[in-house]
Amino acid sequence: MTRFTKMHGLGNDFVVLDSVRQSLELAPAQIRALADRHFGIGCDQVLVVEPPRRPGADFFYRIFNADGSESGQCGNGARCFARFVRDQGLTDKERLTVDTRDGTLELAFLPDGQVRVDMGAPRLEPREIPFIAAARAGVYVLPLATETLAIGAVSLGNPHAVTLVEDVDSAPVAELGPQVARHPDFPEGVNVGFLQVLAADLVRLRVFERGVGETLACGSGACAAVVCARLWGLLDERVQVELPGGTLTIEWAGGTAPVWMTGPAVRVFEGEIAL
Ligand SMILES: N[C@H](CCC[C@H](N)C(=O)O)C(=O)O
Repeated sequence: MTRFTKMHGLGNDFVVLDSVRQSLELAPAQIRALADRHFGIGCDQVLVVEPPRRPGADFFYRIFNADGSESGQCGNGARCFARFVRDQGLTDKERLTVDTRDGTLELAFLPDGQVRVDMGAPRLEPREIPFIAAARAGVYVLPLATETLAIGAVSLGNPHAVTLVEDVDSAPVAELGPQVARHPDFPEGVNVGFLQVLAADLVRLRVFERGVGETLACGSGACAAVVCARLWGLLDERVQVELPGGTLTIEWAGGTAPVWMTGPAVRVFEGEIAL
């Protein structure tokens, strides 16, 4: 039997596995089985915590979407990873350095129990996202089946497309999310953010996530939305991002500065399962 911890960051939920004390290698079918909300435990992503792969890092952590695909970044997952390694006694450090497949994160525990994460600098060159575009631009026009969509495109270690809407509650997330997420101009797929700007320091966001569908929150999506909207001249450096599952604080000074994300990480229950 394999122990697991069920966690969430603003309702974006995870099954977290310890591959430090036991070596785990899960096939996509096993990920899908764990993530299944009827026949398994149920989650948006499975997080696998591993020993570091280089000096200077405390851990390595892998992120698998519910469809079994692997991602290079998960913001809400990073906060839950930090809570997990502390709760499991895998570290007693106040600040952590963790590598993922596509980046390095610095995490700090705040006195109020939240976790603050240096998500690294945004990557805006199309080839880094990856996104097939003639040149880097602030706004791209993406051809869809029956319309074109104005988007921003950015990577936080995973690909994001962001589009502005008048009202997130009536945004066509279910209709356009899948079309954009699997668009041929995003060769590795893309997470799709629908952003409503309420003020220069306050936005609302819904995200259709690559490999999952719409989630209650997306940490890297919140970072991507703030980066795009700041580049459009709409936002201040520090922004409250209201997602269906709750609010994150995102800070970005611009340019090559890192994006900072602050929010909660909650442990729901622990259990054992036969993998
Ligand atoms: N679906 C994402 C991974 C999880 C990101 C999200 N849960 C977050 O909090 O950043 C992707 O395939 O890139």
